[in-house]
Amino acid sequence: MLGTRASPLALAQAHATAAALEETHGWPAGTVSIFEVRTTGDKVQDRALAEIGGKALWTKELDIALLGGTTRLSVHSCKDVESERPSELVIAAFLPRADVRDRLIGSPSIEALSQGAKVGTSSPRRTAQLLRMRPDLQVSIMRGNVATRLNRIAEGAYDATFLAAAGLDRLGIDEGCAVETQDFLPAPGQAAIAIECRADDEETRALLAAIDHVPTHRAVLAERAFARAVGGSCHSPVAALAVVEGDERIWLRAELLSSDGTSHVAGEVRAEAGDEEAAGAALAEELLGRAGPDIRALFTGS
Ligand SMILES: NCc1[nH]cc(CCC(=O)O)c1CC(=O)O
Repeated sequence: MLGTRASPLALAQAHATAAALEETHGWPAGTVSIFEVRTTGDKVQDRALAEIGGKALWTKELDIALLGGTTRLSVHSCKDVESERPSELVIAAFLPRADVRDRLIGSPSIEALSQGAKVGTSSPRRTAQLLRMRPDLQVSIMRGNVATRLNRIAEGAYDATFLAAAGLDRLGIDEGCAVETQDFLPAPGQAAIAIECRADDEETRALLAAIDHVPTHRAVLAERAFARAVGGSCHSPVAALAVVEGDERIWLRAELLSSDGTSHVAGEVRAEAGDEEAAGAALAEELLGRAGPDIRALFTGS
C-alpha cells in the first residue's frame, strides 16, 4: 500500500508512482493500492505554514502510517519534504523530474505587473525573489491547493501569484507564464517526486531502486544537502537547483535572501558523481560565509 496526501496533485503523483511500479515489475494495474492521508497542512488552510510549525505538517501523518506498517511507501512532492528526515526512513527513488520553473499567473511577466500590484504567495522564497526585483509590489499570504489559488486570481482577490509549473502540468492546467531560473531559482526539490520507504525494508527498497531516475536523484541530493547545511526554517528564503550536465557532472546553483529581498547571496558549484552531497554542503558554507548578518540571522548553518 502506498501512502499519499489527498489533494488532486498528490493523487496524480501517487497514481504516476503506482503506474511506474506496475509497469516496471509487470504487475497488473491496481496491484499498488492507494491510501489517502489527511495531513495537518491539509487541515489548516488559513495561515502561513511557517506560523503553524513548518514542513513536517505535510509528512507527519504519512510517516506514522509508514513507520506503523499501514503503508510500505509514501509519495511526496519533494519540495515539501523537510531536509532532515527520521533516520528510520529513506527516500529510495525519484520519478523523472518535471519542469522546474515557477509560473506567474495573472500577468505575462513580472515587469508587466502594475506599480503596487497585489501578489499572493506564502512562500518566503518567492516573496523575497519578487521583492528583490520589484520592491514596490504588495505581497500577502495565499494558501490552498492549486485550484483554489487559480480561483483566487480569477476572482480578482490578487493580481498575480506563482505556482510551480510541475504541479500545473501534472494536473493538465495550461496557465501562466514560466519565469526563467536565472531570475527565479526554484525551491530545493521542486518538480521532483520523492518516494520514501522504511530504511530496513530491503524488499521495498529493491522494488523502488528499479524505478529510480538517477539524474533526478543526484540533482536532488545536492539541493537537499545544501538546504540541510544552511539550516534555516520554513521562514528562510532559500533556492537551489542542480542539473546533470552532458559529462555527467552536476551543476548546482543556489541562493539565500533576506525576507524582503534587499540582501542576496548566490553561488554555484560543479561536482562529480558521488560528490553531490559534499558539494551541496560546501556551497552552503561558502554562501553563509559571504552572507550579511540579515541573511545569516535567518539560517543556522550545519
Ligand atoms: N508548496 C506546495 C507545492 N508542493 C509542490 C508543488 C508543485 C509541484 C512540485 O514542485 O513538485 C506545490 C505547489 C506550488 O508550489 O505551486
